[in-house]
Amino acid sequence: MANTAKPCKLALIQLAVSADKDANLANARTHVLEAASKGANLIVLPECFNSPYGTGYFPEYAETLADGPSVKSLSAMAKDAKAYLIGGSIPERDPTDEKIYNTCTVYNPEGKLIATHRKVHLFDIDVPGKIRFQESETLTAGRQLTHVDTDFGKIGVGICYDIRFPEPAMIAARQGCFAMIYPGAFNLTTGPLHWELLQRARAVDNQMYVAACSPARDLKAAYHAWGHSTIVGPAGNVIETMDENQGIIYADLDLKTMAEFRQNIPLTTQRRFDLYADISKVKP
Ligand SMILES: NC(=O)CCC(=O)C(=O)O
Repeated sequence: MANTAKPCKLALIQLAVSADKDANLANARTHVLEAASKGANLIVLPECFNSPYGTGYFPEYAETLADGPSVKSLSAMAKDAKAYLIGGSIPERDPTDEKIYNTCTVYNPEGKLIATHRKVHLFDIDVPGKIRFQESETLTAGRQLTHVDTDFGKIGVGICYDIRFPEPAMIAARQGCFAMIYPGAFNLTTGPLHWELLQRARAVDNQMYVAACSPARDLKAAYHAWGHSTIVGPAGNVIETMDENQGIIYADLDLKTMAEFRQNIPLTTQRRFDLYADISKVKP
């Protein structure tokens, strides 16, 4: 794990998202610059921040990374903020096969696009009488895990439903990431049940920082986001959280304390992979 001297101030922007893409980009910009003015140098936007969240909207709002307005705008925001920007996610159209992905783009403080993560676990659930959502109706799943090198150290990126799967976070931690960042949009059924629990679980299992950044709740929208963007520390402790409204939360991520904590309770070196090396071969 990189133990850097450069302090990392994380900001999660819980953005109010509308059906107007230009307005969403402008709102994101205002908040990114506000976070930077408060000293944040790692700034995160929510899942699907430039479009309403819904399978019917994805094809309509999808854009290519090469020449879409969102990438241009996010790159300028990162550059003007002089901060790393984990640009939430956007519906991305791949011009080679016309498939659509739920994609997070990441920028360095010079505004260069340094990583993309296409959501690898699509949100396909059916809880009778509560919520049915099938991202796979219009989206395709990504095919790789994403780790990003920054001046602070390495960071793993997932998107929302990806957090339910412990393996990517464990792989990220074992490969030296100090944080997992999840732009996400849980809902009023699964949010109260699992949103915070999953973040704390990923954090305590891997003794790493975990942050999840949601859109603000809009009860007039088709999908009601849970909100409650949250930052969790390597001991599984909630450092900062919020309600369902638009706003920003901040935390200083302290890698020295994290390293000490990992030394005190050395889970990584105590793992018994001789007993559970390849769980994919265990029949459910
Ligand atoms: N956007 C999502 O992936 C939602 C995931 C979710 O709500 C869950 O319960 O998981």
